Amino acid sequence: MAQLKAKRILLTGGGGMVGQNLLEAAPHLNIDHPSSKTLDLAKANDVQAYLQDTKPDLIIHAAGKVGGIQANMADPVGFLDKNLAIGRNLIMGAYEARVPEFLNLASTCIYPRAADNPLREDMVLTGELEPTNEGYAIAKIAALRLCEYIRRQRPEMQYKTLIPCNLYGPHDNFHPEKSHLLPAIIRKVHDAKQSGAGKVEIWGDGTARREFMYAGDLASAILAAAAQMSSLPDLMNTGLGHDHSINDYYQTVADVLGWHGTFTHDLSKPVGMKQKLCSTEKATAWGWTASTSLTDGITKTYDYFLENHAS
Ligand SMILES: NC(=O)c1ccc[n+]([C@@H]2O[C@H](COP(=O)([O-])OP(=O)(O)OC[C@H]3O[C@@H](n4cnc5c(N)ncnc54)[C@H](OP(=O)(O)O)[C@@H]3O)[C@@H](O)[C@H]2O)c1
Ligand SMILES: C[C@@H]1O[C@H](OP(=O)(O)OP(=O)(O)OC[C@H]2O[C@@H](n3cnc4c(=O)[nH]c(N)nc43)[C@H](O)[C@@H]2O)[C@@H](O)[C@H](O)[C@@H]1O
Repeated sequence: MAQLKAKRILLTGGGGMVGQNLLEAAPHLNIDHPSSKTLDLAKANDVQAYLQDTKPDLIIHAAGKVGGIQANMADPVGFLDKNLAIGRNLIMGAYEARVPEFLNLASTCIYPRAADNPLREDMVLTGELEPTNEGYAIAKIAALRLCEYIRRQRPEMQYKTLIPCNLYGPHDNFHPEKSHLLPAIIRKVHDAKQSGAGKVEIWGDGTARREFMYAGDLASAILAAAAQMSSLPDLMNTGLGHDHSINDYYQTVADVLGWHGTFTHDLSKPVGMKQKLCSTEKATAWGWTASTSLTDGITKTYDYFLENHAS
């Protein structure tokens, strides 16, 4: 960690869930984290000027247009356009300003929808993408490939990508139309508990499987990577290595929140990929594993929800 203290670090997306969990995990580091009002990454000229002016040693890129399955289906144009612009502007701006290190964040949604699980880093672009988040996935793939091309043309530039599985935790987005699965469950079960409702609705038949990792664990992976960029693989999954069914996630949240109702299934709702479990082989070999259990993570997230979102 001592090496990190000496680095001038630019964090994008510092106001978001990943960014906030990272800043809380590293209060002693010199991290510049401009909001989108200070630095709109969609504006290439502003990005170039900012990077030429501040000359960071390392960029941690956690900004993006992010949302769950419903948000992605509602606005594929926005998810492709915004994430493509943000990724291209920042990576090319860093490259032209000769920023030596760049830690990019992708997502397990970049993997082919029918690929064998667990998903390995060499499976990228080997098959059709999941239609519900194709736009977002294309933007993420373009960014990670741009980092890989820069590595090939200038091997001294450490431009590398972590591929996180689904995430949840404090500072998540709990908006019913935009949120990912776990914050949606927390809100729905909390509301049922408050109102005395005996039923909560699950989208789909609940047999799809997801791998949700606590955002604080991703923060630890990012800090480990930032401290040893040269040894980090160019592409590395960061996940748990195990998953749960949608139904199991609902039951676990009900147990943690102490709600004893029953579940109904709305089969008209979208379900997305049947499974997207990532391989943790590379990360384990490199020396990182996640540590937060699902019940501990849900408990901490619910505490945050009660303090910041509960009506
Ligand atoms: N959440 C997940 O399940 C998940 C899973 C895998 C990978 N990831 C990746 O992890 C990263 C962070 O995700 P998150 O969940 O933390 O997202 P989030 O909570 O929605 O935060 C996104 C951040 O991006 C910033 N941003 C958006 N547009 C911007 C722009 N034009 N200029 C500057 N900043 C902009 C926002 O800044 P302002 O608030 O200042 O507007 C916000 O702080 C993303 O790259 C995402 O793809 C997330
Ligand atoms: C990591 C993220 O994964 C995202 O895919 P994805 O896991 O399907 O997105 P999520 O919205 O986190 O999970 C969706 C899964 O949970 C089920 N589900 C059940 N009840 C609910 C609910 O109330 N709300 C929500 N949101 N889902 C629900 C849904 O049918 C689907 O199988 C991508 O769209 C993003 O771009 C990103 O890549």
